[in-house]
Amino acid sequence: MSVVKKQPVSIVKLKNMKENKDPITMVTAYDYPTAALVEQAGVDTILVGDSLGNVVLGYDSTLPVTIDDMVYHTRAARRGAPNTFIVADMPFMTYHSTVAETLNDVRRLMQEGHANAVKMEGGAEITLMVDACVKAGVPVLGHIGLTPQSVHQLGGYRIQGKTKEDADRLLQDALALERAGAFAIVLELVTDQVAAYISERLSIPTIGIGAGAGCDGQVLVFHDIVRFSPDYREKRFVKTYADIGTTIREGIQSYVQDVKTRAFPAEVNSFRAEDNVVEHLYGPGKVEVR
Ligand SMILES: Nc1nc(=O)c2c([nH]1)NC[C@@H]1CN(c3ccc(C(=O)N[C@@H](CCC(=O)O)C(=O)O)cc3)CN21
Ligand SMILES: CC(C)C(=O)C(=O)O
Ligand SMILES: [Mg+2]
Repeated sequence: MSVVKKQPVSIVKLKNMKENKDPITMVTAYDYPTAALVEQAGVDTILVGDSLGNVVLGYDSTLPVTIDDMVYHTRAARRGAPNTFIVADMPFMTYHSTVAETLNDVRRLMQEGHANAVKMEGGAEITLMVDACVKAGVPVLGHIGLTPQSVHQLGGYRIQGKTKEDADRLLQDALALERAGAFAIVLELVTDQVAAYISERLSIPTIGIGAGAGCDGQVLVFHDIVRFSPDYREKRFVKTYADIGTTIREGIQSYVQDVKTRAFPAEVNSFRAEDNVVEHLYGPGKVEVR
């Protein structure tokens, strides 16, 4: 497969893609090599998700992830993907006190992390913060449905939008985010019918994860796509395209075995001094055993 070179998308291009029914691709990346490979693969947008708490830092939820973590990983991802539109997640509780505090963390993701946009979880209740960011010139990606930062309130990672009441609330939240100026909205673990209907009702794109084919784009976690995990658990909404976890484990096992059996390093991996050095070091008569 060849490397795809392209111009980075803008929020204007993303809206055109919705109008042209050209599906938007988004993949998470958290560091230099993952972002570089994702850019080389030709994705439209990168998300530096707070899912890095789970897949990179080993926490059991996204709640412990800090703004410092997000800035650090966004900077690294940017070094790998200089030509891709990068969205950075605002972490847990960083957009719920004052507008000033929210804007300062948004500033750090843009100015220190070099993100192009930020993402916030929530609907109508966070539109004050969305509006403030948009007024400051920062594109905001909304995120409704399963919002993992509210896992303890939701009582688990459950499908959203099964009932009429849920469907109405999700639509109202989506419309409120659109009115507040969000450039697109992630729909996470939302039933197909509700996600498709919301996508039709909005003029801004929806980007689905576990929300069916009716969304204007799709996002998945890098580590899920390539099974880069020590204990990969199947998730219904994920399709895996490679098994990097197994490849890494087997590769490292072979290295360990080669070192133990002295098969590595071989002569091709080693460096020789001049021929007279051995006699010089050991004294006359020493024969080098090779
Ligand atoms: N590796 C990874 N992938 C993700 O997509 C992801 C994270 N981590 N961490 C942050 C959130 C949490 N997410 C999750 C976590 C678990 C399920 C899950 O267990 N889903 C089941 C059951 C859903 C249901 O039936 O209600 C599934 O089989 O899809 C879904 C989304 C999505 N995000
Ligand atoms: C799953 C996506 C939408 C996300 O928020 C993340 O990766 O943190
Ligand atoms: Mg997230």
